[in-house]
Amino acid sequence: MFGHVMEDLTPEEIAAASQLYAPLADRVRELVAATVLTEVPAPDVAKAIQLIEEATALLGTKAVEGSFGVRWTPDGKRRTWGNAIVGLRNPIAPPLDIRQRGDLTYADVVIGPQYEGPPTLVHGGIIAAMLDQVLGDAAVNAGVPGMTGTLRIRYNRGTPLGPIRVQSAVDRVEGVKTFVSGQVIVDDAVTVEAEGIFILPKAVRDLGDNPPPGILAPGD
Ligand SMILES: CCCCCCCCCCCCCCCC(=O)SCCNC(=O)CCNC(=O)[C@H](O)C(C)(C)COP(=O)(O)OP(=O)(O)OC[C@H]1O[C@@H](n2cnc3c(N)ncnc32)[C@H](O)[C@@H]1OP(=O)(O)O
Repeated sequence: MFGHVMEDLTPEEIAAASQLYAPLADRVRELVAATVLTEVPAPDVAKAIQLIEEATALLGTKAVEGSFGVRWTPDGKRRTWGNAIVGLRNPIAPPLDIRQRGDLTYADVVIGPQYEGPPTLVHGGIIAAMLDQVLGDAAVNAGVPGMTGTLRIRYNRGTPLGPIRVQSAVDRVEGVKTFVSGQVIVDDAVTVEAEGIFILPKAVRDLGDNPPPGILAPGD
């Protein structure tokens, strides 16, 4: 399917790529936070701009065109490394390391200053994006995945920057629709609640009972 790329990689090759690119994304993530907060003198800012331009030019000498897409191997292992919320290669991603315990899907993450909305609080759009992903992953983990059709969010109180938990669980399944609820939790208090409807798209339904491995599998 469009955006799904099949790669015949061994687990060792995937591990090596992870070890190569995860630190790159981590360093750029630190760079973003440093860019928001720096108070160095103008010549140092100019020097930083020059170094960043050099790094960007170097990385651009060979690169994927368009977007990273979803890569998968014949054993059904899926990599969503470009994803804006969980992508291992994506410095925009907080990133969320989404785990599963029983029926609960959750991520514990520290939200840095680059995600500020109201002063000292996490931007509401960033919260919505994280909930979208974590609710979606609950549907995937339950074996009833889908694209977000509807996402309702209630912001009960501000969510401070810093450590938060984002969690979700499937409530029920009706045909091709999976109903999922979730919360953002800070210091044992729920700051945000969400409800989502995740729908297995018609294009995937049309593939029948045996879609190619990887299309519906959890990513990492
Ligand atoms: C490419 C492969 C992906 C495979 C799947 C695995 C994904 C693994 C993701 C992992 C985690 C992701 C986490 C981040 C998730 C995102 O960010 S997704 C990006 C944001 N969402 C989008 O871009 C979705 C855009 N919308 C669409 O593509 C289509 O409208 C949808 C939502 C897939 C539905 O299209 P459709 O399959 O043609 O729907 P249709 O046959 O008309 O209706 C089916 C049923 O759903 C209902 N329905 C339709 N639209 C809606 C709606 N918006 N709200 C509520 N109900 C609706 C219909 O009423 C109908 O209900 P029933 O009659 O069965 O009771």
